[in-house]
Amino acid sequence: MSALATPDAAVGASNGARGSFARRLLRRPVAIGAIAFLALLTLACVLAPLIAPYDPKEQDLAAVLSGPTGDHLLGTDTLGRDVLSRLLHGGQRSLLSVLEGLAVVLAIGVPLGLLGGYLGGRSDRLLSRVAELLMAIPAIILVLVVLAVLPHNEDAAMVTFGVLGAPAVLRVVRGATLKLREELYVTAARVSGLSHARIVLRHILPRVTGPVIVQASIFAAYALLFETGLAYLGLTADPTTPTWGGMVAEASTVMQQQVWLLFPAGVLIAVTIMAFGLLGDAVRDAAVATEAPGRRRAVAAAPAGIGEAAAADERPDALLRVRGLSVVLERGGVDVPIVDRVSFDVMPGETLGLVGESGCGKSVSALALLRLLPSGMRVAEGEIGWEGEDVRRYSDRAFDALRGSTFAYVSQEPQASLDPTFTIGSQLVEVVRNHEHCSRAAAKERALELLRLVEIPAPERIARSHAHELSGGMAQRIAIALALAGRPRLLIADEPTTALDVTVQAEILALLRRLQEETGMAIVLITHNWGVVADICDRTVVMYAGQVVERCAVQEMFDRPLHPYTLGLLESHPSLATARGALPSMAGRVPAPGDWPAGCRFAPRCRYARAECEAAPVPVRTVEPDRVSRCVRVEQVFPVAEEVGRR
Ligand SMILES: Nc1ncnc2c1ncn2[C@@H]1O[C@H](COP(=O)(O)OP(=O)(O)OP(=O)(O)O)[C@@H](O)[C@H]1O
Repeated sequence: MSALATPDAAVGASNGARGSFARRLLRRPVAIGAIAFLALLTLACVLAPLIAPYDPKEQDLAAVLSGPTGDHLLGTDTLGRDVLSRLLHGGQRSLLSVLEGLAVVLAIGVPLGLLGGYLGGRSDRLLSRVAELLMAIPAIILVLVVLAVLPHNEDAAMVTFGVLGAPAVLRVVRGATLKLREELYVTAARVSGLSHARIVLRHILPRVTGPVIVQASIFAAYALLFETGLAYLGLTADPTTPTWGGMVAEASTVMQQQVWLLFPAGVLIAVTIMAFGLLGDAVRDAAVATEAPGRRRAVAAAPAGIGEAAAADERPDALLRVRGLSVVLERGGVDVPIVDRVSFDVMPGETLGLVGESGCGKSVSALALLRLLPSGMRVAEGEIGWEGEDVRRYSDRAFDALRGSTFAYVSQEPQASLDPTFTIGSQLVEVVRNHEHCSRAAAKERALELLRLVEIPAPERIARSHAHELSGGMAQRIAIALALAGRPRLLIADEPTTALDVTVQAEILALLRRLQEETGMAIVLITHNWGVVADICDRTVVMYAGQVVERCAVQEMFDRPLHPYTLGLLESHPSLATARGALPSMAGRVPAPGDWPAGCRFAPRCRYARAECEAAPVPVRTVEPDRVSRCVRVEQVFPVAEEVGRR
């Protein structure tokens, strides 16, 4: 049963995007064989009272141990009872026991696995510890204790076996859920304001059905083996009641006289166990073939550093006011700083660009604003003010109500942020209904209106398609339409054009600009691209190694950068490359969290660095009205900055 080794491979089994999982499963002869065999067996056992040729307890002492004959197709046993009839009747109890065990395993393992994987943190750790504890208990010992207290009570034995089997399912479901909850479409669903229960039921549960079926078939095989073992030992039924295990036990006592008697029950048990195993394998294989596209957010390692105070370029009417926001990653009991006292304001209708190289903390800052930090990360300190209120004080429930309706989010991977299982129309309708509590017909109308708003041609046709049928630009428009469904006042867009070609980039930027003019929403735009900053942003926050190093109006920054890092970024941008020389690039790389230098974090890469830069942490300074820089030598850097500005 190779399924046992890799149940995770079945995650995504129900993704509809690349053809139906069921269709793929039924294209496999092994799957058809296993399903047909198990279905026929179940039917035959259920109908045993009607189709069995004899009463299973009817004895014919004149025809004991007869072997197969015309009257007794599978022969008779030591008391002349018909083996076929006993197999059919005995199967009822065996299959019922498997069902009982399965019901318990699934009822405990699936919800708790979903809960642990989705919630993470303390609840997850607690559930994992309990699961480990249960897995350490030897099933046979506990079941024997139960049978000692409740003699011959097979129901109690199988329920106990199910409870002890549940942790295996719990762990598989938890593992699959942990991965799925990092998928962008789950993040997108949360940002759209969908409730946790709805996200789990609609966007996660359908995808864990693959691993669950694999685990269930493995468990069924073990449960049957276990049940027949108990019956073989005579622990679960009185000797006259037909059971498969009891039949094997009886056959083993007369092996010398009639070896045939071992075969009917023995072969049936073996084939049934094999059918469960093959079904699990086929489900896993079909799921792997079905798995829909969907990239996961890259996760990177991060060790420790320091924090320090933010300067104030206060803007009293700010819509969003972030002050001293710090995010840490808990690793091995130690809090590693990832974002270090970041501060900025966003005015109504303004577009703020968060700029910096990869790994500077832009996305983590944005996710912290949305309370969507990856597991292990948390906001350690700081204020997130929305229209004068500190939303960090909001309960999760109150904050959930803001997401989607007040804050919306668009990621750089639009395709991954759309659920591959559902049509575009159904996803839009779901989000619209969640916000507007309207009828399905009204939500459909609004969904089409949103598609028109983001300039989707043939909205009715696109509403019927799935994410994988869309181009990157089209998918990004849909992601924006989803974000707009709750009429947000702030849109956080994380590199919304990175994955798109230049023409489509320009179209998406034009769309964002138009939507902003029409709706008046503010935008926080995360980008590496100075062209995008110049095109759409009003102000810029430049980040380096978790800190803000410069904050100012866009035009001022292009004209006169006031931090050597900003200067370096501008100099290494392709549009500033001279015709003669190769593209200048900044030497070195962003230090990982934990490797942050004690003084200026940019100093090791800075051509203007002096001993004073590395002596102590550098605070941000207000260097001009409405302008801050984190450089102790800013006055010396000025003239160079002016030269770059004039180029
Ligand atoms: N899930 C995670 N677990 C651990 N570390 C993470 C995780 N996500 C991000 N980090 C780390 O946090 C730091 C900041 O990452 P972040 O994604 O915010 O950078 P960024 O400036 O947005 O870069 P990019 O443009 O590549 O997204 C990086 O060092 C990154 O390795």
